[in-house]
Amino acid sequence: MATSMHSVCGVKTPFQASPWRCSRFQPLLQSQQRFESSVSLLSLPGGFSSLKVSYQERDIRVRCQGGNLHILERGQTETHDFEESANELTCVMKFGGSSVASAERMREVADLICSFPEERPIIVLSAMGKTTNNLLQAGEKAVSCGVSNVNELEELDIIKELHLRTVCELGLESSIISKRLDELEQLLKGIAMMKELTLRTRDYLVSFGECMSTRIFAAYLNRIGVKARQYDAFEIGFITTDDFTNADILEATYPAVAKRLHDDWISDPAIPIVTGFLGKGWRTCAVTTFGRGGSDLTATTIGKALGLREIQVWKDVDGVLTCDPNIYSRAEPVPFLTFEEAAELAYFGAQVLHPQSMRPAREADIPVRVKNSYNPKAPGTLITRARDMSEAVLTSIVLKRNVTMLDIVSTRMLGQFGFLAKVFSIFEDLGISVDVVATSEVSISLTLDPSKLWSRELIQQELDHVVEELEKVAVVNLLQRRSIISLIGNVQRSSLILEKAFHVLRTNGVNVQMISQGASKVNISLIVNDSEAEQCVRALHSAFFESNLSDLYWGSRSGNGSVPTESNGY
Ligand SMILES: Nc1ncnc2c1ncn2[C@@H]1O[C@H](COP(=O)(O)OP(=O)(O)O)[C@@H](O)[C@H]1O
Ligand SMILES: N[C@@H](CC(=O)OP(=O)(O)O)C(=O)O
Repeated sequence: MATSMHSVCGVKTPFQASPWRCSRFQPLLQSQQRFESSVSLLSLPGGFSSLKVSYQERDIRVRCQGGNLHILERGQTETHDFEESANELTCVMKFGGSSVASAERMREVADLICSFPEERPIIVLSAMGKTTNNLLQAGEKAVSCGVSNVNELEELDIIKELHLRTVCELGLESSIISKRLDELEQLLKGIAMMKELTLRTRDYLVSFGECMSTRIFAAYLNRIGVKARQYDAFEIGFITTDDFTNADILEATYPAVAKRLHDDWISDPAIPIVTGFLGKGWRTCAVTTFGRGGSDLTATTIGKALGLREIQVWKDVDGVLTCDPNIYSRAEPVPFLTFEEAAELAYFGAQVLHPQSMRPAREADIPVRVKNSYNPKAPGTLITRARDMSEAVLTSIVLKRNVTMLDIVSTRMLGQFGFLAKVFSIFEDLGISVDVVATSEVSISLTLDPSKLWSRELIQQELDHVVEELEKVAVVNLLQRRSIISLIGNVQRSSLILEKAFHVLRTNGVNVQMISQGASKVNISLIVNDSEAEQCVRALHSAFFESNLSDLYWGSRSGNGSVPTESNGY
């Protein structure tokens, strides 16, 4: 690409002196301007994470992100610095339930936001503390408690008391949430009357948590002189599938959310405070949720929509840790992760990140920082597209409990084709998601995704049905109460990881029932009994993260004498 100097946002940037045309997002262009040589790209709403433009009849992809303009052509990326407009929103900061669990925590989070004066953030909030759990429990109880007993439900009391106390302690008017609390009580009475809690009603019920926390927090920021504006995500373009309790975000969300947040910001700047976890079903127009922990996904979606410089998720731990601290308290923060590692870790059960949350960040190549709102000075974990893997062995150990495993052995002879296809078509027909798989020509061992089972409430009856179908082509052994231990790390060193892992498991008398090395190259999964799983994680953690990795090379000690130099698991 020839380079001549042209002005983008008043900053000299090397560009071709020819018209640039936007072929996508046209409806969003302000005053339908074209990409002339001097057109201000930043005058586009929202600093899109990805724009496709035509230049001299060729399609060229341009991406505005943070202070950089990326030009992507024929697989090459050129980056040109230009000044970020003082008008742009810069980052998204998501605060989870533990970060906003009380008035005191809300004050601290407000101080934290104000301690970054250089940022113009969008704030995403979860429900306060354990509110989502309390709402769900209240809903379950309402099904059978009778309409007249609804206002005595313990969980409803806890929710009311927490929110009204918080409002009072922050010096706010209770009117900002009283309408929501009344509606909540009405809804619970409706559930009691109908004696059922559908998935759709469940989503509407839990939405009260985020709707109240964001209203309280926005009102508090305004009270202390920080201009803020509350948004219900389902009103500003978060469009999803109608899979209640487990909805997927649709593409239309990105331009819609970018336009709404950007336009409001430009016409009347105020920190946007957005409900996490919630969307709107595209057919039903009803409130949907992205599954537990879904506010992380709200944050990364906003990050992608607006092409922000950084996505921050603020938790109650010092970042992503080497294992679940509830299983082993000596877990340590992992300083760097790739999107792929983080996605795998989340998918295989690390509660710290929502399983789908890495997708938008990876697609838009926006760094995600996991930080501790209780300890903001801790560096946290930085998640990016690539990292230096030269020293990396094991990054983190993840445990997924209560998994169902199936051993399926073909009743037909070796060499007959179609067995795998037949087995997987049965799962497809029954709409059941498969998790870890190990195969040979005549047998398959696999686990069924427990989160999908949970959301679809796959019960014993349905499992029996799966087995019945599979038994038409195979001998089937159903094994329940199993755990998947996922070793997330550098699978280029799988022999080393496996050697060490199996040594640890053998010394602990644990028999591995299935093993699978993911195509992703960052994950090795081992299936063990539930009853042995936590002990295994602790032993593996000690071996990989608390001892010198050169101890791993038993062979080299007694054999060739070359001891590798890695000093820790990262
Ligand atoms: N590998 C891990 N790294 C960090 N935290 C983990 C890990 N596995 C499980 N956790 C749990 O995840 C919690 C943080 O996730 P979550 O509760 O969803 O945060 P928030 O509600 O603040 O968004 C931690 O308190 C920790 O108990
Ligand atoms: N409040 C929802 C959504 C969420 O993301 O929460 P948290 O950020 O506290 O995990 C939940 O509890 O699932």
